[in-house]
Amino acid sequence: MQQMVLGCAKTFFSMPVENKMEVSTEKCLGMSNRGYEGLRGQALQPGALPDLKEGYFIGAEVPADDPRAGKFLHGPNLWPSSLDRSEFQDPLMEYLARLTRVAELLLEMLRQALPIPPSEDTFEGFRIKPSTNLRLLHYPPQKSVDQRQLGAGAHTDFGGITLLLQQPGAPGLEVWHPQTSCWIPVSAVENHLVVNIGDLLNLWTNGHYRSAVHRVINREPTDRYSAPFFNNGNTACRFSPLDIGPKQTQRTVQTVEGHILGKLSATRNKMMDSVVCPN
Ligand SMILES: O=C(O)CCC(=O)C(=O)O
Ligand SMILES: [Fe+2]
Repeated sequence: MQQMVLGCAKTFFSMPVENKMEVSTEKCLGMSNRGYEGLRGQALQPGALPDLKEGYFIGAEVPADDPRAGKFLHGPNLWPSSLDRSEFQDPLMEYLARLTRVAELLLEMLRQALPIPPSEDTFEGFRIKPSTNLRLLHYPPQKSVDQRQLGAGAHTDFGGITLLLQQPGAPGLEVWHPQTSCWIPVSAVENHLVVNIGDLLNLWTNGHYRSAVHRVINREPTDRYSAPFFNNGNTACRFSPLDIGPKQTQRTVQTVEGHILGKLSATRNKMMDSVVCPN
């Protein structure tokens, strides 16, 4: 299945630009955050140049006539008309559904592994109808030697849990090791997923689970493809730090939507121009 997903990424990004623009994020409904974002469409690291990557986003299918359609992270997906449904749309939706279950299982394991495991319903509001997002990414070979140019600038993921599929044998992902102040390469191993904690879970567990800073630079002469899956949880869910972990607890309550929107807005012009963060 993983190879099929990466195959879909390669197929998608190899299409002529007109076919990719047919599903541009500019055409997505309201704030649904779906479709194609061109090269340099995002700048994940403040002060760096826009990321040398292009992306294509899908999420749970929310039909246009559903009252939630067009609301933040909800809406119909944009599928390229030139790609066969059985070879593109169906496998990607199946993969999204499977990873949604894996992320849910991991969240329950993480809850049980907390020092004082909070009650079983702690993450209930987060788990019901979660907003999930699968991104296909393409990093062309990077020729620039400008230090400010990266494939994906240094960042932490915004949401709950990220499950990242990398193209085997295509390096480029690095994770920051604060103790030694070093970037450590993360191997791209066949049929393995990288599990990342996002800022939301970091905040919620009061720093017990940390969101790691990571970045991508494709220094190889070949294209690199990857597919991160993000489990952001139910956007209406309210959360505040649990009374555990190393940090002094600040009981600020916020919504998943407010948290993610605030993070996303900082990296994207479109969202920044059109949205006022509710929190
Ligand atoms: O492409 C990768 O390996 C990582 C992508 C990533 O960190 C992200 O999209 O948040
Ligand atoms: Fe990331």
